[in-house]
Amino acid sequence: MPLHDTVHTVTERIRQRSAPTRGAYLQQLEFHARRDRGADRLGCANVAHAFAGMPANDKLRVVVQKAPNIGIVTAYNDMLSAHAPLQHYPDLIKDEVRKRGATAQVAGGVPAMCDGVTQGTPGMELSLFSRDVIAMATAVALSHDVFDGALMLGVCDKIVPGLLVGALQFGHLPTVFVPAGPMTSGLSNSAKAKVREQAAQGLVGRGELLEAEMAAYHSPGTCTFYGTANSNQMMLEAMGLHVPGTAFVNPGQALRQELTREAARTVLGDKGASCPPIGRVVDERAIVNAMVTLLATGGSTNHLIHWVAVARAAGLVIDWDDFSALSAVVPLLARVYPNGSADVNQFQAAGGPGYVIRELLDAGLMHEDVLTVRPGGIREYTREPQGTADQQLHWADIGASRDDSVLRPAADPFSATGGLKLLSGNLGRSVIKVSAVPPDRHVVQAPARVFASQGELQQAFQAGELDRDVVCVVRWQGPQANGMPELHKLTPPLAVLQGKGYKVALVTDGRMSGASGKVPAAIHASPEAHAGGPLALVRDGDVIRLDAVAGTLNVLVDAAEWQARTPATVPPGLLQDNARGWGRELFAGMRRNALSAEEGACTWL
Ligand SMILES: O=C(O)C(=O)C[C@H](O)[C@H](O)COP(=O)(O)O
Ligand code: SF4
Repeated sequence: MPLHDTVHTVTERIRQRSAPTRGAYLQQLEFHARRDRGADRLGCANVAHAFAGMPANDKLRVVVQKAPNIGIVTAYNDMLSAHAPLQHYPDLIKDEVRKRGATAQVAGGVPAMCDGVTQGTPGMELSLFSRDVIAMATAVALSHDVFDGALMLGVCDKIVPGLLVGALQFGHLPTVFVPAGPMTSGLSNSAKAKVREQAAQGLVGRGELLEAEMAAYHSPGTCTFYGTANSNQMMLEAMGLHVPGTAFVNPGQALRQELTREAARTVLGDKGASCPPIGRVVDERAIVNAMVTLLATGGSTNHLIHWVAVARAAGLVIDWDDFSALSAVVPLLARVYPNGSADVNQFQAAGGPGYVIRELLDAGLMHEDVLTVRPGGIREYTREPQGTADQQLHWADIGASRDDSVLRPAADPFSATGGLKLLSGNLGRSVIKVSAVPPDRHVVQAPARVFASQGELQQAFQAGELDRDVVCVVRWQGPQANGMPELHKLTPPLAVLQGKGYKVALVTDGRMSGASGKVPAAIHASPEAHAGGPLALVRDGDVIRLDAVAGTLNVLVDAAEWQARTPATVPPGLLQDNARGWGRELFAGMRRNALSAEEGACTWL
């Protein structure tokens, strides 16, 4: 099938608008690629320091025999269930590269925040910026500059975008991403959400709620909702930066170990062709392929921020108009919580990323002429890995969907368009994920109730002040105000109100979690209120119309009056409080430098 016109048009306009920055990026890549290898180029003292900690045989290989040396960047910690399995991956990798006469070193570690632990707490105000801390930590690790390739160990929300931004600063290196896979299914996400809503109404106590939460999040591996972490995995498959089909194989089994070893073999290029440098793999076609799979699976709205930053790190400039144009032609092929009741294990069982990529390629909605870390190109990513008794990895074709309540063909999708919509109007530009919102809630018009924090909204809910049609505006939540936290704790109270039959919506310059979804939410409003954005002009009682069908978000106030309004000021002390404690003092510079959400909230440009 020829490439869809819109996919071609969007890709071409990205290529053209990015020409200056992409050109400069590739120039730098070529400069680094032309140099001698690290052990031959650096001074003797540098080389001695670099390999002093290595076992003697490895030292001999890398210094004398000029064997390839792989840098491992790991996001292992025990806090993220998704990252706990990464602890011993470096040992597996070193063992595998040694078998191939090469060496590997842990170049460095990067921090990783669990948004599930910090959700609704002050720590969440460090979350978005932790992405750029991870990018900087990745650069610190790889700046030792003695590597011939890199392996990135990480899975979750900001960690993969941060690792990508950091790795792309060393675009001359072949680089493969290594996940650990999802935990097995426990209490379903829908059942968990129901207990939360009961708790929000005081119908169950802390004991029952804790029991439900721990039955949902119960063991090592990524959480099983299709949020930002699992959207990362889908997008890495779509960009060909994984071993094909590795994304959703559960941890703790032989196949997972073998896939980790295969990542080491892949970055060494012993698959019959050398592994291309990441800066060449990640071009405008790869970025668009990732955007397309995000839209086709109803992925996380956080990627409307993170992938802008990832693209920018490769010299590519994308924006929300690009996402919106693609969303208008990319069908919704997957129903995975919060966009359905299935979890990511059921998504994998139905056909997984390989099914999605094959359907989109065959429909002409993804670029086929792309580089991947595998010589077979993107078609290798339409298959799924099979472990065998002899530990030889084989991949199998994926036929029809094995569960059409979870995965559907492009010829018969869940909906003809992707799950994301751009909203514009007199409240600025914002985005909404409609794939998880009931159709009768795609248009909401109601009086506004304005809040300066999610805590204020929760108090109003508990006081019964929101039992009516209402558009809740939560402002002062943008990157420059308080680090743009996720406001996912608002999902249960707003879902309770919606469940009572009220027409409710959320409008905010903050973010939601990739696990949010059933309540219509216009998020990432740019410019943010703290930077002079129009949310600062909204008053209690103003009628707001959120129309996800027309793609508009407006306050229905007389234009002359709207123009004459003076912006509200931040409640005294609010942002001072937000700048103190939990290390938030250390992020003041990032808050000052952060670009808008639509510019990826980048803090380094
Ligand atoms: O996917 C994302 O963007 C997320 O940030 C998911 C967060 O980790 C949630 O906080 C975990 O989901 P809950 O257990 O509902 O709080
Ligand atoms: S998916 Fe989210 S909640 Fe789960 S481990 Fe990763 S960061 Fe934590």
